[in-house]
Formats: sequence, C-alpha cells, structure tokens
Amino acid sequence: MPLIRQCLCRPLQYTPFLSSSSSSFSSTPSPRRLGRACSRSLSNATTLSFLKPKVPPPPGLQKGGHTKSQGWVMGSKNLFKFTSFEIPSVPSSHGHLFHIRRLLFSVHSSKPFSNIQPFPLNTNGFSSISHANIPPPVYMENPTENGLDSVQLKILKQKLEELGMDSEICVPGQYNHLLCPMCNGGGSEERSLSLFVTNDGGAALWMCFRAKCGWKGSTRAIADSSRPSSGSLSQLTRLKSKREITVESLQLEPLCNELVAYFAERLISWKTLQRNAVMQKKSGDQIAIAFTYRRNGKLVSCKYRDISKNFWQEADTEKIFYGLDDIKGKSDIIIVEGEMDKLAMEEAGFRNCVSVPDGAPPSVSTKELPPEEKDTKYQYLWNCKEYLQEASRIILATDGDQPGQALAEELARRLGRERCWRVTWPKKNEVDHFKDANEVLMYLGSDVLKEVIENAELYPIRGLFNFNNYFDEIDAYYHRTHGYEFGLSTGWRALNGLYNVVAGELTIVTGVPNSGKSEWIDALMCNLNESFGWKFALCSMENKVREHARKLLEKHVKKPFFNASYGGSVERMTVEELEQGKQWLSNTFYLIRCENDSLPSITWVLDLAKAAVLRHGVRGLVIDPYNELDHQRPTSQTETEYVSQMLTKVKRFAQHHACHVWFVAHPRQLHHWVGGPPNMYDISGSAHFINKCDNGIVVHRNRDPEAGPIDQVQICVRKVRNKVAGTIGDAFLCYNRVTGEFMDIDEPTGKR
Ligand SMILES: Nc1ncnc2c1ncn2[C@@H]1O[C@H](COP(=O)(O)OP(=O)(O)OP(=O)(O)O)[C@@H](O)[C@H]1O
Repeated sequence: MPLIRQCLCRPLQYTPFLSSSSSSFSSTPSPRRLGRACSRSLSNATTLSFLKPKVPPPPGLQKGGHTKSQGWVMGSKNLFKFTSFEIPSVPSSHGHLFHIRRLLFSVHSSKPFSNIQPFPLNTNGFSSISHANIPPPVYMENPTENGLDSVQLKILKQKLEELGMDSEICVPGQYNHLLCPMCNGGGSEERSLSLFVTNDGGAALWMCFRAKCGWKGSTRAIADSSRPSSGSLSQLTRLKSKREITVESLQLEPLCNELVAYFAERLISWKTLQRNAVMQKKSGDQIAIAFTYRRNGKLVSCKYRDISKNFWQEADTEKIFYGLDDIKGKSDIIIVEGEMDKLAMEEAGFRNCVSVPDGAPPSVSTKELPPEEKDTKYQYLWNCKEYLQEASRIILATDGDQPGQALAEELARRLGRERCWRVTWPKKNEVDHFKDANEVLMYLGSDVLKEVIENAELYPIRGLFNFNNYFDEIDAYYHRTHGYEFGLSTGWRALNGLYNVVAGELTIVTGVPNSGKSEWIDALMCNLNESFGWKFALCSMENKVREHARKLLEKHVKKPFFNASYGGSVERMTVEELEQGKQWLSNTFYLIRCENDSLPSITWVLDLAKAAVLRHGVRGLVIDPYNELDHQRPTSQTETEYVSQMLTKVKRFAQHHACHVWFVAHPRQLHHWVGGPPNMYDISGSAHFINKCDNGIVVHRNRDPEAGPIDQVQICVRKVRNKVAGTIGDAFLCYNRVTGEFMDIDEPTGKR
C-alpha cells in the first residue's frame, strides 16, 4: 500500500480501505466519548452510512447522489456551489499544472530522484515542500560534462558525505530527497532532506522539511571559487518566480462527501467549508484536501493535506495567511497554527482569524530579527503586512506545545508584543492541556473555544508586569504561609519591635571604630543559626581566620577560647567543646577570602557568595568592611556614583538570591566628636549608603563610666524601609566581654 497516498476517499472502493483501522480517517482521537463530535465509531466505518456528515448534505447533493449500493456519490462536481469563488465544471490541464502524479507519488518509488517524477516530501508537520513537485527548474542547463565539473562534483560529494548525507544518490540540477543526518527523518524515517546540487556540481544547498528539525545549509565544492556556475545558488533564489494559479489549473474539485464527513467529525460544518472554499484534489482513486489560499478572492496558493496529516504546498506561489480576506480592515484578529484551527474558530463565531501557512518552528531563534527581505520563514507576515497594520489586538492562538509557543513568540517579535494577546488552552487532565482550537472545539465545544478566546490575556513583555502576575505570592504573604513575613527575630527582645531580619534585604551597619560592629554581627549570626538554622558567607577582610573562629566559638560554646585575663575566672572551652565547635563552624560559615595580597572587588565577592548560596544554601552574607574592598573606578565616575552602582549590585544579589546582606561601612573622620553615636549620613563615601539600604544600624557603646554602664551597647536602628519588619528606635544590649555574647539588659544576671 502506498504510504501517505492512501486515499482519503475512494469513490468505488473505499470499503477495504475504511475497514482498515490503521488507516481510518481518525488520525486524531475521536471525540465521540464526549458525545458532541460524532455519534459513530470510526471503526464501524465499513459501510458508507457512517460517513454521512452530521451537517445536512450540501444542497447540491441530491438523493440521486447516492450510488445504489454505497451511499453518497464521491467527488461529485456538483457537490458545492460556491458563491464567492469560481469552481470549474471540468478540470483541465494547463502549462503550469501541478502534476497530480507527483503529488501523490509514493515515497517508496524505485526511482525517487528522477527529474520527471520527484516524489513529494512526506512531511509530518506543516513544512512546505514548495519545490518538491516543481518541474525541472527553468534555469537549468544540461549538466556539463567537462572535467572540472566532474572534479567539482566529486569534491562536493565528499563534503556532503562528511556531513552525513548519502551523496551517491545526488543528481546535479535537481532536488534530491535524502534521509536527514540530523533527525534521521524522525519516527517515520522519512526522506525529509531536500538537497539541491547545482548543474555543474559546484554547490549544494539543503533543508530538512521536518518542522522539528529544519536543518539547512549550503556548501561549495571549492570555497572561493569565482567561476560562475550554471544554476548557482544565487540564481536559484533569484529565479524562483511566483506562479499564477487557478482552481482550474490545479484541477481542484468540490469536496466529496467523505471529506465533508471527515470535517464533520472535527465539528467543522459544511457551511464553514463552503465559505472558506475548502476543496479537494484528486488523482485516480487518491484524494487530498485542498486548502485554498486567497487574496481578494483570487487563488494565490494551495496547501494539501492527506489522511496521515501530511502537508504539501503548491510550489513557487506566494506565501500568505490562510483566510487572509477575513481579517481585512479588522482591528481584532486571531492567528492560529493550522487551517483546521482557522475553520474551528469560525465554528466558535470568529471569522476574523487567519492561519499561518507553514506551521511552527522547533524553538525561538536566538538571533536578531532579520531584515524583511531576509526573513524567509516569516515571509507570509511581510506579504500580508497591510492586513496586519490596522490590527490593534492580535490574539496568538497557536498550539500549546513548544513549537506552538515558539511560533507565538516569533510572531509577537515581529508584530509588536504590545498589541499581542495569548490564550491558555483548557486542561485535558491533571497534567495536559488541549493542544489547539480544533481539539477544544471537538472535545469541549464551541462555547468553550469562544471562552478561551474571550479570556485571552496580554502577551507578556519582558520586564512589564501586572500585580496579577504575583497574586500567588501576595496571597502567601497575606496568609503568612512561609512564617518569616515579619522578618526573623534577631534573638534579642529589645530589638523585636525595631529590627527583624528579612531575606533579600540589605542592612548597612556603621559605628565608630571599636564600637563592636563586627562583634554584634557575629552574635546576630549565631542567634540566627541557632533559631533558624541560617548559614552564612563571610567576607571579613580585617579578621584573621583563627581569630574570627575564636570569636564565633566563644559565642557558640559560651566559654572563653583561652584561659586569659579577659576570661576572668571562667574556664576555657574544653577540647571536646572545641571539636564540636569546629564542626559547627564548618557547617555554618563559608569564608570568602582573597588569597593573594590584592583587594577583592565587589563583583568577585558577589560571584563567590552566589556560589555559596547555590552550593551550600547560605541565607546571609557579611561584607566587613566596605573600605577593604577594591574600589577602583573610572576617572569619569564620582565616588557617589560608584557607591550607588556598587550598592545596586549588592541589592540585586540580595533580592535575587533571597540572601540578607550585612554591609559594614565606617563613618568618615568625625572632627568634633563628643562620644555620641554617629549619623548614617556620616558614612564615608556617600549618602547613598543610607539612601539605598533597606535597614541602617549604628552600633554604639558607652566608654565613659560616668555616663553609664560601660558594658552597655546601643543598637540604633536609623532606617527601616519595610515597616512590617521594624521601625526606627534604639535598643540597649549588654556585652559579655568573656564570651563576646550580647544579651538583653533584663536577662537574668546568671545568664549575663
Ligand atoms: N560593649 C563593649 N564593651 C567592651 N568592649 C567591647 C564592647 N563591644 C566591643 N568590644 C570590644 O571592642 C573590640 C572591637 O570590637 P569590634 O571589632 O566588634 O568593633 P568594630 O566596631 O567592628 O571595630 P572596627 O570598626 O575597628 O572594625 C573587641 O575587642 C571587642 O571585644
């Protein structure tokens, strides 16, 4: 049995064909379960009765249109009376005729590369095989026989072999159809690679017409050959002129009854078929659906579809949208991915719909948009641009799969995202969605399809959002689903109302030298680790590793590291405690250190912090202090501009990785300092420190016994951007010099 050219209808012999379940009309699942689309099982289709369309028989089909034994007469010329298009009464052959034999030739032809009968590509997507059926190209001369040409051809063939093509079956001067070395022809192993070799064997170009592959390229036998070749690549493109076609010249016919029934199965009514001038093309007992592409009613191109969903198109015709006349002057238009979807839209009441002629690309191109004349894949858009110019709302109702979404993106790039909308196809089950308009029509009906279009949403524009994009997040925030919406407690009651730690925020900590900034941040990290298991990346340039370890361990073990005067009578931590503490250190902190003498740049620090977030799940980053970073800046940049830019980077990092950043910055030299806490605006470098941070804290301690207890530490919360997390105010903590711990003042004396 010929593969793809199994007839859609065989006028007098369809019973054997239709009774074969594998070749039934039902290439898509029957929707009969839902009781809307068809009332009969296709597997019952051994008699013609099932083929009766659910729509009433066309007016032209009278009772007498039945054969005596088998029901409707097939392919009657009088089936349809199109009002707007001329239908020939007797198909005739003309000069440009698209030879039906070629159209329906089997892929298993024993002479697939003949100039006379090139077989059509058996595409399984929407790819055009525009040149597959064309007569020998007009620009060809007889292949030259001279030596140079044969040498060229030899070299060329070698190059093609290297690319994985079977060059043995390449004949110069014509299109050859091979197995594509990239996709191997997909599941059906079709010969989807169309390879053209110039007459002189000097060059070749190829393209795989499987939509999912689309591999294309060209090569020359001699790379820099300046010798003009007959049938060269440039000629090839130039000489592709558009053909004039008519219904007669293509020998199109009104749809036969079986095809009307086939459409009825898909809930496409005869009325819709008639209005869209859907026809058929017959060759012997083989028939394909012919979708006529028209502009102002005039036939411009024609696309064919066979039972196995193979598509092919008239060669050398202009690429335009299917249904183009339906969007003329319309401000709202719908673009779909296939002719069936265009027809389905009409059933849902939308005539202002067109289908792309070529289906979808496998993925979105990463390249810049090519200029109009080079945008070959989307030529139809440019050919129809005057129809699209007026549209203020373009609904992209392409398929829900990856190529469909890639097509939507490619269209939106060209049409302007701001006037594009997109649809969400309804769910089929827990996991899958319906794929396209025709599926929705078949399974859920026209009302649901209408709803889908009415509920189209604005096509997303990168960087432009609506709050509704964030409703889930807002709901979670409202319900405090995560539990840290108010920020995490620092562990000190005195600070609970003032400062809580929110993931993704930036806290600038300042204070005069020796005020205890680093000590307080260390104590805060210990608390956050103890209460919430947070881990941290530390970029503490001033600290020696061993000293920093000592300070952290003292806070963790709550014992001095040494037996030294600062510990008073308190015993140092034991070796076991040290061992346990070391384990804790390695599980909790990740050190960012510049191992040579150079100063680290902020970008370097943030890159490593990112690695620590991704690799170890750290939730906090400490950069202590700012002035130990490398701050080289271009001469044209002021310090203020530099600080602003640097803090932007830090904030982006914090937000993007939901990591809290504590950034220690020193105040500038205070000339008439009288011992009070400095101001955030006193930070050396720029007012941007206070302007850009989420939280601003000044750590201060009293050094005058006359003025109050000298172990008291003042935590001045000078800025809190997020009122949910705190407010401006001062908290007083008590510093334990022995262990480096900070405690609430009213903590029981024993603990202090
Ligand atoms: N309230 C306090 N009472 C007594 N000593 C304190 C107090 N706070 C911190 N110290 C001590 O002061 C010294 C410096 O502390 P720390 O390094 O935290 O200060 P800093 O503000 O970060 O200093 P710098 O700005 O110089 O880096 C440490 O030896 C620490 O033990």
